[in-house]
Amino acid sequence: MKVKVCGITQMDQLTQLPELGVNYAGFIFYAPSPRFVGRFSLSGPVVKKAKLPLYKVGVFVDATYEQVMRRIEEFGLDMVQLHGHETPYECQKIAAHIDVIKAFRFSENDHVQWTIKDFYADTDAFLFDTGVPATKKEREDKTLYGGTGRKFNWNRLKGLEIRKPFFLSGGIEPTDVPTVKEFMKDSVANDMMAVDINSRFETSPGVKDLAKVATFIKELKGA
Ligand SMILES: O=C(O)c1ccccc1NCC(=O)[C@H](O)[C@H](O)COP(=O)(O)O
Repeated sequence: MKVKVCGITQMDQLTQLPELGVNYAGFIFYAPSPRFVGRFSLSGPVVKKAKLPLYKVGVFVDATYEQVMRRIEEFGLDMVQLHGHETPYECQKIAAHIDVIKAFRFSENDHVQWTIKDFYADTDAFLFDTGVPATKKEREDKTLYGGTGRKFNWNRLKGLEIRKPFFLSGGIEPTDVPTVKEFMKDSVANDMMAVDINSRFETSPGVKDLAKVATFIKELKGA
């Protein structure tokens, strides 16, 4: 099982990720997020130049094609994660240049397969995250698009045939290894390519607790 650490903002932490067994590093290009790279001194050209054995994933929320392309070039991104209300057509335009992960944020009553069905042709992977809750105030809170630390009910994925590689995400925390391993026994996990961790492994937004990340990966990848 591979691991993605999302919300990286520190160059020294980025360079340590491969030796911890991290396969994907996520960079948030969404200004309202407390993990927005623009709030930190992370330099695109320095990230681009660093030859690291991991995939650099740019995370966007309803960004324009031009904004995404600019960040791909600036940071030398390997993949793009579209985390907003992007349409299949918008995914397709970007997927002509780079691998696209379409993120879906599930609330309790959303129908998983109905939600994802139109995105198969124009994306390379899916990411299943926790949805914005139903109250109007919470829906309007732009910081709730991702990195919320909230879990959705993964059991709703069990038994489904996704038929596309997916990332399992949403509030995964250091003590979740047994739950993730249990989930991996289900047939749906045949398509699971990685576990995505973020806010539950931080000392402050954008700053990861690498000791917690290391322990989680050791336990997850261990027998
Ligand atoms: O992390 C953010 O601040 C963020 C903001 C806006 C859109 C997406 C964002 N994160 C994307 C991720 O892939 C997160 O890892 C995912 O939402 C899970 O985060 P968490 O619930 O903290 O584990």
